[in-house]
Amino acid sequence: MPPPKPPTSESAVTPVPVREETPERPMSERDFVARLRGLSVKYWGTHPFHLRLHEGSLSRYELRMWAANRWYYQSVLPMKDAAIISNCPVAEVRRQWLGRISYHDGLTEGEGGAHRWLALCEAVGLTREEVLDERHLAPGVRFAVDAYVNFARTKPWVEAVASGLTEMFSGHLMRRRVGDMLARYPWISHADLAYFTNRIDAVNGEGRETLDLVVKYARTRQQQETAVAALSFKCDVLWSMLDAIAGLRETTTVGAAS
Ligand SMILES: O=C(O)c1cc(C(=O)O)c2c(n1)C(=O)C(=O)c1cc(C(=O)O)[nH]c1-2
Repeated sequence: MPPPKPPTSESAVTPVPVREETPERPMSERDFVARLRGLSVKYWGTHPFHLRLHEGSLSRYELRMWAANRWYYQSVLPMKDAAIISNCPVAEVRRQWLGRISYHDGLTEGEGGAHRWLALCEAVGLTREEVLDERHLAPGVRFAVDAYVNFARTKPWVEAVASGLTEMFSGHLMRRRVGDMLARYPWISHADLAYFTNRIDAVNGEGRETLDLVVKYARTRQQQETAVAALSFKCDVLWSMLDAIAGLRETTTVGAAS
């Protein structure tokens, strides 16, 4: 038998063929929805500041800061939703999404979700002026909320829609909030909480609609994974807002009365 041939220079440099990566199969609808719902553990319902809000241990100052800072979130939602619409080529989705803008802005001045949030701010002792001039706004809240709007402006529309899926978790929390706030802060009336009482059914409906859209349009495994990541990002946005609000101290806030 002849001795084995020494390797030629050609065979020495021929790369080992790389096996083509096969894309991971999409999750079943059931598994995908379970992954999304599983993120409820990161939702701000269990943030220590919310737990204190619900157990009735926030001072009037803390309640005012919560309302004034959340105003910033409420006030940018229509811009976030308009960004989603501007990035979406599907007429059916744009039509469906449009109602969110008019819900918050109202169809005329003096109505809509934003107006009801301002009424809540006044009920907890803030003037409209000190809410609108953002003097109480914590830098961390501004960063977190701006990051949310920027996400909607720059990411593919399905991801931006998926980031709004926190609404799936919020109906239940809002319902509890109304009961707990009425029981624990007797100076707050049912009418003062109109933002939440009006929002509960709307948010439950929107949460279901949004989930249907995400399941329909996130088809590949990659799209499903980015949708899960988008919802996780949004949970971080909300959590960071409450971290920043919890860090506010009465002495450091301009214009805070006792
Ligand atoms: O009171 C709450 O706990 C709560 C949570 C969330 C949420 O989870 O993002 C929203 C709202 N409220 C809300 O009122 C609202 O309009 C809303 C819009 C969105 C969104 O991401 O588009 N989230 C929420």
